[in-house]
Amino acid sequence: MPHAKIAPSLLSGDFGKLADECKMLLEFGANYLHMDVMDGHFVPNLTIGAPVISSLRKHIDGYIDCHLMVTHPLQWVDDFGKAGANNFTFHVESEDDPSQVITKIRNNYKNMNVSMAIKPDTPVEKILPYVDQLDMVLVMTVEPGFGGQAFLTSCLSKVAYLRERYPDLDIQVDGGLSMDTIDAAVKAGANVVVAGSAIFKANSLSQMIKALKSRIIQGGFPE
Ligand SMILES: O=C(CO)[C@H](O)[C@H](O)COP(=O)(O)O
Ligand SMILES: [Fe+2]
Repeated sequence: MPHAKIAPSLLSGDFGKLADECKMLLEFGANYLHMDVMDGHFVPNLTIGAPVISSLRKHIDGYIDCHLMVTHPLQWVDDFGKAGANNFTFHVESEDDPSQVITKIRNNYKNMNVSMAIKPDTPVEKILPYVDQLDMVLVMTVEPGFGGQAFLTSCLSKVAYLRERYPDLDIQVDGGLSMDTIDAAVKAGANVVVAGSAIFKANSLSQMIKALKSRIIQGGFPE
């Protein structure tokens, strides 16, 4: 049975205080630190790259979950593997051969998990040939590129489809998750929840992390 995990997205945080915020989130019960990597090409926004992960690694013991919204993920495997990323999620819509990305990570970076993400308009069938080789599937519930967007309920049919066929798979949802939308996502089968603006805009980050996590547990996924 997959476990309940909460993954705050640092995209909504203050990059000037990145390490301090990561330490605080881990103390508050965050399971993963979700880092959104954007190349200004796959999505119309530019964020951080492997040098920032490498710097963060020196200060943080926690699980660094990298979500790469990049056109050529294969080109970045070595940099993220060497930087100490714990997970490398790349998009099925990227221009590289997914099998090559997966193989490169499995052969060279035993300590880095490999996961695939799927955008809202992409049919779930696109990801099926790879699911058995992955540590996690990320079903995007907004168009990738920016935090703070409205949750797209229509994406949950993909979560339900995957959960029915893969009861043990870690299924992550990302985009627009909050106390208003999390129950539907968990009911569909998501056990790993990314939340950026919902956590960073909360009066108490600690209480929001606990509240979101308790909803995943209430939905049937053990802690
Ligand atoms: O991948 C992302 C955007 O492409 C972010 O992880 C996501 O949008 C989180 O932010 P929020 O919870 O505010 O929607
Ligand atoms: Fe993300």
